[in-house]
Amino acid sequence: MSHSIYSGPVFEMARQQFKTVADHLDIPELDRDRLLYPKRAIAVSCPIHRDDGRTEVFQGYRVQHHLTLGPTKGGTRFAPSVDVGEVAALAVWMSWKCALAGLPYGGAKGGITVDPYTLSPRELEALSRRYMQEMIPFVGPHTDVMAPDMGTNEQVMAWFMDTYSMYQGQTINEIVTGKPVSAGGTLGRREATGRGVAYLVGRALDHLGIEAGCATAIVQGFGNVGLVAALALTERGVKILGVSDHTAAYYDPAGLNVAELQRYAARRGHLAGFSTQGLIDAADLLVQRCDILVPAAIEQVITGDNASKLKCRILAEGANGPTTPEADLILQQRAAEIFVLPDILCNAGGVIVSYFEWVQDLQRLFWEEAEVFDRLYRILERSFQQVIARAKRDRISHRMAAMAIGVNVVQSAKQTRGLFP
Ligand SMILES: NC(=O)C1=CN([C@@H]2O[C@H](COP(=O)(O)OP(=O)(O)OC[C@H]3O[C@@H](n4cnc5c(N)ncnc54)[C@H](O)[C@@H]3O)[C@@H](O)[C@H]2O)C=CC1
Ligand SMILES: O=C(O)CCC(=O)C(=O)O
Repeated sequence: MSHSIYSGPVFEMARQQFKTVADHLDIPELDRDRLLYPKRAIAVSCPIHRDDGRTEVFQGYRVQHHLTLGPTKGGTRFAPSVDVGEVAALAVWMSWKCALAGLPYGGAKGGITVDPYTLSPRELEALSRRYMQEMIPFVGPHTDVMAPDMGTNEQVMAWFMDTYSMYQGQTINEIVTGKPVSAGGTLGRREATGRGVAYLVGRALDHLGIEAGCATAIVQGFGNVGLVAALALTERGVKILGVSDHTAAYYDPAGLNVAELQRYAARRGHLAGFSTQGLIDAADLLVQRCDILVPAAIEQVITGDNASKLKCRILAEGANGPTTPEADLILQQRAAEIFVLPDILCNAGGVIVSYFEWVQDLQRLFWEEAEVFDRLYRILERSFQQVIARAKRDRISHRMAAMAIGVNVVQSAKQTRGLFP
């Protein structure tokens, strides 16, 4: 495409990754734009009254990558970094992720350019409701189904669902996933991404012959994904040496008490001030020795600068896009030392259980928690086996293998339907 609205470092990263995989798969040049560029992008202005009486307008986006396999699916991010390029990259990654997991979805992502930590609860509700109100013409249970991502949570999903439902004159639970169970959500969605990360880390440990009870981990990000992953790893016997959020990073070679940190963060809303001991520079935390490193916050934290300094055995990508293509080249050279669980495999637990939530909402038939996790782990196990086998067969990295499987699924669906140029 000679000109597009999608730009910026994160979209550039998604584009470069796609080019590498398209070269590997020998996808003809003429077919590539059709696969990479999103079908639709929506930009909306969301005015709200601030608590001090001012009116402020926030910019919101939703990008729907492709509708070839079913509705689009993906989270909604409230963060200062949000722009159309970032959201588009995240939508593209959602497509490969859903395809790898065998879900009947294309990818989408949305967001608002706002620091949610600066909003009062009333302002957050007003902004969430206004965003969904603006999106009503463009989303639907069979068109595009939203979910949580960074800076949003179950409460925001409940407001989205309520706003959409009020406009339709009836309750439509299946319009978003990641809702509270009391508002039509599924058991297990809150923990799904983090527990999925821990399950796959367990499989990687098996692969490397490391006992979970002897393993150590460092987790960046202490939100839905990072905190739950840290707790689930602790349950498996892994010692957590380091954690961080946007306000502080802590490291203790003897191990941190994750439950205590969780209680503190629940009270204060952040980690800063937890202790004067164990404070470490956030960037240094990532290069401390550990068996498992879990980036579970923002994009592009494993870079050409620090990839050669990592001292972990497993890089478990809880976040979307934490590793730049420059870092990937270094990690490929270090493949015998570092086992990479690429994002579209590692953090797929969230969207898989979102799929279960959507299915349950459509059927009005709800499952026990054990059934949710049993089905989740079966899908993750299948994807894990597929990625390992494909990487071995084609002598490629785990990321390339995961992406190749996902891109193949979307490409062949487009070809079969006859929509391919
Ligand atoms: N929530 C979900 O189900 C899924 C989330 N993800 C990805 O996981 C990542 C985290 O998302 P959530 O946990 O849902 O978000 P969240 O909003 O619940 O938590 C984000 C955490 O990251 C921390 N953080 C932000 N900037 C940071 C920085 N520069 N350094 C260290 N920590 C920082 C925040 O303080 C917070 O603890 C994102 O990349 C998201 O796209 C991926 C799949 C599903
Ligand atoms: O649960 C979902 O639908 C999407 C979760 C998400 O945004 C992601 O996997 O990055």
